[in-house]
Amino acid sequence: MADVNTTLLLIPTSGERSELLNHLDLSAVSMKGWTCELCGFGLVASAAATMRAIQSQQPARVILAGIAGGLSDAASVGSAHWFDQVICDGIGVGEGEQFASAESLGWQQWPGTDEALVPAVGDRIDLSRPKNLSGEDLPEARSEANTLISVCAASSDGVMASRRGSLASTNDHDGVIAEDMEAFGVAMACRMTSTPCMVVRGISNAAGDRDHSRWQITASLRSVADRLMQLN
Ligand SMILES: O=C(O)c1cccc(C(=O)CC[C@H]2O[C@@H](n3cnc4c(=O)[nH]cnc43)[C@H](O)[C@@H]2O)c1
Repeated sequence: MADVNTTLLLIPTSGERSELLNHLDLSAVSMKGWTCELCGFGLVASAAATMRAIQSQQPARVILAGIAGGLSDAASVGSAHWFDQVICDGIGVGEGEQFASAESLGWQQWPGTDEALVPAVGDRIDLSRPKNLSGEDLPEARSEANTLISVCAASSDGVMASRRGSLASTNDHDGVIAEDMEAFGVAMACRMTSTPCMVVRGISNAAGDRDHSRWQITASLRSVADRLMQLN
């Protein structure tokens, strides 16, 4: 029998999971009634794994946590951020400067259900905002409007990262500050099952930086753990 009240914490890889669990107060997590599962690496595995986990656990909400590449000064290496929305790059036509997204071509990635119970999805999915232990919006969540971009292949250099960072919509509060490889897939599975989805990512590296000696995975996941422990 599924426990319909749990929070399902999804983490892409076992390396991220063991590092993150090192920094979490595990007794507090267990008292909150959270369960934790891997969702795999990349958009396809994460969407499929999320759907499978939701169907078996029927959680009240899903939280995706892990590392990401920073695309702006607002996402410094070692920091962690909640995201208000996730967009995806690479589903459409062409690549690089020639890329045209599915939605810009008039295609929905998911057309929605006839009964309109599950709305259509283009290139963007809104995420749920975090609440504090009293059930109120976290102050920082109200002042930030962060967008995460989910990609099939990580940025390989600064030019690629800069193009992705400039995919923000028109106003400054809507900036694409980081890239990952799972959030859009997880959010799509959540949308299709009407499950609230929250995403927190620690910035392990500047997107496009392939020198792993500069990455700060431990510090970024410690910051993620701090964010998670503020939740109810
Ligand atoms: O070898 C490389 O140069 C390289 C560059 C970026 C990412 C990787 C990974 O194998 C990590 C992918 C993994 O972690 C998330 N992540 C972390 N940093 C980034 C990034 O800069 N761009 C996209 N994804 C990133 C991602 O969600 C995956 O789970 C290797």
